[in-house]
Amino acid sequence: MKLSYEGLAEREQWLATGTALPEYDWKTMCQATEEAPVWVHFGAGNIFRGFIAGLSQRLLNKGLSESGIVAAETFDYDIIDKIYAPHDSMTLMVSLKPDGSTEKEVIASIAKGVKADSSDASQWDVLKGIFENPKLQMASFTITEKGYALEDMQGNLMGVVKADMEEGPAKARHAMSVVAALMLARFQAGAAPVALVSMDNCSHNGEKLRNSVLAIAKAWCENGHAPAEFLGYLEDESRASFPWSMIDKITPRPAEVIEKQLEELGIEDMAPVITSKKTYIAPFVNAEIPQYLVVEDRFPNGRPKLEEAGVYMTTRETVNMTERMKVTTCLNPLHTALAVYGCMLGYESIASEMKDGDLKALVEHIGYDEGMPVVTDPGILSPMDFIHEVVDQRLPNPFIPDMPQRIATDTSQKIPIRFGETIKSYMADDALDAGSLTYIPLALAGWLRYLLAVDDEGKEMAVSPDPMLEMLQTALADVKFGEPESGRGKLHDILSNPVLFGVNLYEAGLGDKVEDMFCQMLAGPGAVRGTLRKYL
Ligand SMILES: NC(=O)c1ccc[n+]([C@@H]2O[C@H](COP(=O)([O-])OP(=O)(O)OC[C@H]3O[C@@H](n4cnc5c(N)ncnc54)[C@H](O)[C@@H]3O)[C@@H](O)[C@H]2O)c1
Ligand SMILES: O=P(O)(O)OC[C@@H](O)[C@@H](O)[C@H](O)[C@H](O)CO
Repeated sequence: MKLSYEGLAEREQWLATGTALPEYDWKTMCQATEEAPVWVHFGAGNIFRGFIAGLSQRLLNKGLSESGIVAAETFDYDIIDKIYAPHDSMTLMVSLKPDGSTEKEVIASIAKGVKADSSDASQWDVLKGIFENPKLQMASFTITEKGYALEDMQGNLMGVVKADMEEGPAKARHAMSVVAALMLARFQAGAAPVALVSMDNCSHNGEKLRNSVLAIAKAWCENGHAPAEFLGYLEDESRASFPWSMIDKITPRPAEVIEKQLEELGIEDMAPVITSKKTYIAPFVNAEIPQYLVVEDRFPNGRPKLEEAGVYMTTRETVNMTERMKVTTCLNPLHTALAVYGCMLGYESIASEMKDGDLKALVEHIGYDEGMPVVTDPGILSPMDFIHEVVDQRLPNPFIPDMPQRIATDTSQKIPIRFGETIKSYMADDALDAGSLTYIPLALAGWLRYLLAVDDEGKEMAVSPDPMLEMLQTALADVKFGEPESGRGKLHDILSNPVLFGVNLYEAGLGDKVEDMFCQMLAGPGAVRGTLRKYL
């Protein structure tokens, strides 16, 4: 059995494997999408294929939409060539239940995958045509936190961004310039309204997307690449809206054990690839069953009936509260703490880390004791129920093949959101004392110790990719494992940098505490574990 339009003709065989199939014809859907391209998604990776495309499939199955989604990739073209093209953009979704069984479904709601490459007219013209089409209602995004960043750690514009600003839309390379260029095409073709919806784990993700697109557009207006009215179009929320959202579904990298299960069922060519840009991707996606998507209902050109697919459509305020609940308290900070300590303590599975009493206690203290006091109940989801589900069911699920090494990717981009927001809330509240925090600083010190690329036994350890890795490792170059005093006085520039932590940690009363914890973790083999135990 092959995962493709022709392959699905072997319907009985597919059904015999327990796989649910789309209840519509893929080619008919592709035709409808060509005529009415309602939805484009940027970032053709795993969460999109396993969650967002699944929402579109629900609407297609129920007859609530006729068009599917066009996937656009600005960064890693291998995804399109190696995963989308051979499988007619279809995904085999494997949902992992806590009892070890799986649910399987072929998701066929993606009409095509396109490279958002301004230097390749055959691909660019397709996307441009879609943005020029007044029927386009929404473009959504899962391009990782770093996809939105225009500046480096010193707050300077990145080289590619500077070049894009100078050279204009015809040569757009950075994801934000690509979006600005396509929006300029839409503006010039009649300025129809549209919603641009970030679905990444960033605080105020809609605002982040808006600010970055506007910064590019402003530079183009100033440099004569776009008329001044273009800025007015982007700034008018009744024409170009940037709804905020909260998304949640633990979607690990594709696991070998799942590949084997699928091949044993006779499903061919399921092997994962690691692309040259380090995307871990396969024709299948494996993920947990729980999923939450909360979206600000601000769509000036209409939208698919997302609420019929289980999406919470609500106000910006409610999105903000659910996002703070998940990303700054109940899930993602716990994930990052497990990521850095898990790597140093030799773990390759989040579920096994949750069996380690010290690590379980660490995340419980971070979530329940330090995060919860500054969380507001959003009303639509209870923070206490949510964190219980995360700590007691989702993270310990042994059948979710999630690895600390995946979560440790790009940690520098996540720290200000996952921990900095809570520290800021303590600083803003006269009744609370940020300096009294213990477990959040322990997570921050653990991250800095992790950056040394030496595990708790003193052995060399691989560190996951991070855009700031080189700069941070250079700053820590004189710190030596086995020499706790070598850490003294080396962290000041790092700990005082609000780009890294959201705040100056010395102003929060936490700089010296983090330095102390970090130095203790340098003492020698077992010092990371020992420091954890000392504070827990
Ligand atoms: N995987 C999850 O559990 C999960 C859950 C909720 C939210 N998310 C959000 O979705 C994002 C993507 O997760 P994923 O599982 O799809 O990861 P993935 O590695 O499968 O895909 C990442 C996607 O982002 C693109 N990308 C990476 N760096 C980029 C850059 N600098 N500019 C533009 N595009 C870039 C890649 O090309 C790819 O399309 C996460 O960073 C997070 O914000 C993920
Ligand atoms: O996807 P990232 O890289 O922003 O973060 C890694 C994980 O914490 C994240 O993917 C979670 O699995 C997800 O946020 C759960 O909804």
